Amino acid sequence: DLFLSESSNTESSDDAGIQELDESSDEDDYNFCDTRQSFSDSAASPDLRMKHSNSSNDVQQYDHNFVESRSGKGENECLLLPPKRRTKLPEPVEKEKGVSLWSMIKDNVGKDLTRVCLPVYFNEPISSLQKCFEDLEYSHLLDRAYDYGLKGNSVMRTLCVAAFAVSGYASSDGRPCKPFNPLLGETYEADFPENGIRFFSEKVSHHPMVMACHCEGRGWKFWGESNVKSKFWGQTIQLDPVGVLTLEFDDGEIFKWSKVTTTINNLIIGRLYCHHHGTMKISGNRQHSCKLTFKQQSFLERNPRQVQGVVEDIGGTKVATLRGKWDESLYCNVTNDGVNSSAESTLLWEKHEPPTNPTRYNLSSFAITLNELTPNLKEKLPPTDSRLRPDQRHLENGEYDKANSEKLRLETRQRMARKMQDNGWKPRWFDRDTEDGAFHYTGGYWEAREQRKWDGCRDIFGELPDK
Ligand SMILES: CC(C)CCC[C@@H](C)[C@H]1CC[C@H]2[C@@H]3CC=C4C[C@@H](O)CC[C@]4(C)[C@H]3CC[C@]12C
Repeated sequence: DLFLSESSNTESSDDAGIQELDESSDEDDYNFCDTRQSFSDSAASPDLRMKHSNSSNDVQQYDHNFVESRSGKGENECLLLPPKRRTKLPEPVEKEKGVSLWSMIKDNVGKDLTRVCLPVYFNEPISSLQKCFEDLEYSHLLDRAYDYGLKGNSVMRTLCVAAFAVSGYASSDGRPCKPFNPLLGETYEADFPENGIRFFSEKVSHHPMVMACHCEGRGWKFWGESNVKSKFWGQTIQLDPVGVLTLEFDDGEIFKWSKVTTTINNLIIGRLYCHHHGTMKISGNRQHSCKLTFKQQSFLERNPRQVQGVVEDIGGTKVATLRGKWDESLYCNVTNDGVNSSAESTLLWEKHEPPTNPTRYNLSSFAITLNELTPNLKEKLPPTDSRLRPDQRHLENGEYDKANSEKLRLETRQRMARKMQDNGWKPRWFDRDTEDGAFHYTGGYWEAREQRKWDGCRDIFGELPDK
């Protein structure tokens, strides 16, 4: 019985890996009080157009909608209502059916994971471009880092940056499905004024598969590319990320790092899980740098998923330590900042609570919002946005047969991508820097969106031109 999830599952082999959907929770309400944020400093999002949609899908538009708060000192504080985002995926239209993963991959051992075509059943309704944005769920750590730096606390700034670099892994826990491999030229935008950030990504190369992204926040910019070298060896897949992530604060401080190795285990039998291991060097251009170690998981490890780190100054003196788990929380100890040298640990970061209705994809509450398409948003998107990809949309709706046939159609179409690349195809929004070889955002996306002028954006999800 070579089904994907044999352990800890009570399902029959027919529908192995499928969890009963929790329909008990109808609670769809966003608690505005907790998420309300002061937007006095809204540099990150010049167009503060707020969307407000509820489950019945009617959309209201709020332009510069400020709500006055009369609590407190009698002063009227300016607060902005965040867009109301969905809290669960749509109910699936069809019943899911189980498929043996092993029957799909047995002929591909030793090959590149990205070249293996799997039926849509193994996909989650998120593209890899959207998955890049999942790394920014805890972007408030970068806002904090910026503030600490301004106040001259460079140690705490570095610790917050390190916590951010680890926090991106939190959502990879218990996710058994593969994100959609975007088409060449596919893009994804995420305008999250409630988090003070605006993100954009594009698939810039098909062979090798490379995605570039760019994010602007309050006091910082973050960019990089995601490109993994993968090999699978039957029971496990090893992913080695290539490429550098860069974080630049508005005051000129820059941090650079690369991601660690990820291993996906139990592909054939057992419960699928991944772990992250190796060393991550977060190097700064000013006083401090940080070295993080994601512990190698051993068979006998009682305390898995541990991360440890040290912050060093330019002379190599250890000034702070950090420890915790990438799927839970991180604590720091500042050992020598010249002012205090307390032995007490301070909480730096903690993972958000999981949603009440996780479904078999096990998306985080943040991830659930990423593929939402409101009529208001649809009007503004370029034809290349992941939200418009038909097979992914069908999967999200639980229309598996339609999803599969659309996926096949798009994959056939995608086989021309290599030819396109050889014929000099260039990404629309990123450019390869001749000096460092990295992709840089050339700008203009949000400006084009403002005018709905999508020149040079092809309808990549449509029919083949010659058919
Ligand atoms: C064969 C199928 C059904 C197995 C499912 C594989 C899932 C668990 C795999 C497929 C692609 C993988 C992702 C590919 C790339 C990255 C970037 C890396 O820096 C962190 C891990 C991360 C985010 C991986 C997490 C695990 C992942 C989502």
